[in-house]
Amino acid sequence: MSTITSAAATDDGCRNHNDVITVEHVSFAYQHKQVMENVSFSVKERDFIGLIGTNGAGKTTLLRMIVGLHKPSSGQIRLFGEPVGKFKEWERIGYVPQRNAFNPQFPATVHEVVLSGLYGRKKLFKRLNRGDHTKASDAMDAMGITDLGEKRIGQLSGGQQQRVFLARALINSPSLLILDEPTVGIDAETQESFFHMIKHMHQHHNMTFLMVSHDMEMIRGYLGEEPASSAGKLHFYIKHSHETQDCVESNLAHSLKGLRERMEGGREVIAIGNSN
Ligand SMILES: Nc1ncnc2c1ncn2[C@@H]1O[C@H](COP(=O)(O)OP(=O)(O)OP(=O)(O)O)[C@@H](O)[C@H]1O
Repeated sequence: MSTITSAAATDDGCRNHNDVITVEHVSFAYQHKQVMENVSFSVKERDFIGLIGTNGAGKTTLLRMIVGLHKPSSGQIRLFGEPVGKFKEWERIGYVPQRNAFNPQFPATVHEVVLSGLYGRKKLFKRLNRGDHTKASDAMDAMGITDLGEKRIGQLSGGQQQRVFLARALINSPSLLILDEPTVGIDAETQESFFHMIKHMHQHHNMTFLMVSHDMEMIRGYLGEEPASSAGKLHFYIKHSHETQDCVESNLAHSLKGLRERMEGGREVIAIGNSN
């Protein structure tokens, strides 16, 4: 039985407008190097935010603060209304860091990397049960990487690794997916199908997205020509939840697997520029 589902629909047909991320007057410096000053923005349920900025603008730093890996020098960040420092429900968040943050020599199999997505920050030594393995199988199946399960992660191509990290991020059926330049170093065709999958998740499931990307074609095609707001060198492109259709599908693994099969069978038109 598939166990990966999208977050529960709300009473109003998953058009809930609660804040998922709130960034209030945040500044940050590495030692004495000021990276950002007084940045504020909020992300509501089912929004899709594309974060754009020049190299060194602070995009990765901002994402790392949001997932609690850096502490702001001043200001506050809240996740689902809770200050990050007190936030405990990390399984609600899927984070795909930049690929260059990953050591290709890391001696883990694909199956192990995907399973590691189940561990919250304090559950490192939790024993795995059958349900955990089913979740991993579902996530790998959804991403089309089942056959790669016993391969070392470092042996895979960039596109295959990207699917592994996405499967890892999806294993807990997160309601917020944070992606840091997910398609860097990946060929154009693989990039296109990756974005098609991301767009499908946004349109059909109760998920919120924050994605850093340098791919202006994808960003403008899906989120509009102009940024909705800017803070210093950071620019936020937004597709609000009210611009998307109702999320009709609840079983994420099943729906992604179906999408993948339709794409591989050539029956799904990949139209990234289509703003629907
Ligand atoms: N651990 C660190 N210690 C000191 N400075 C850092 C550290 N990490 C990043 N920086 C600096 O902080 C600034 C912001 O870096 P960050 O990686 O957040 O930028 P970015 O917008 O994600 O860039 P890119 O588009 O190149 O990925 C850069 O000038 C970078 O050199």
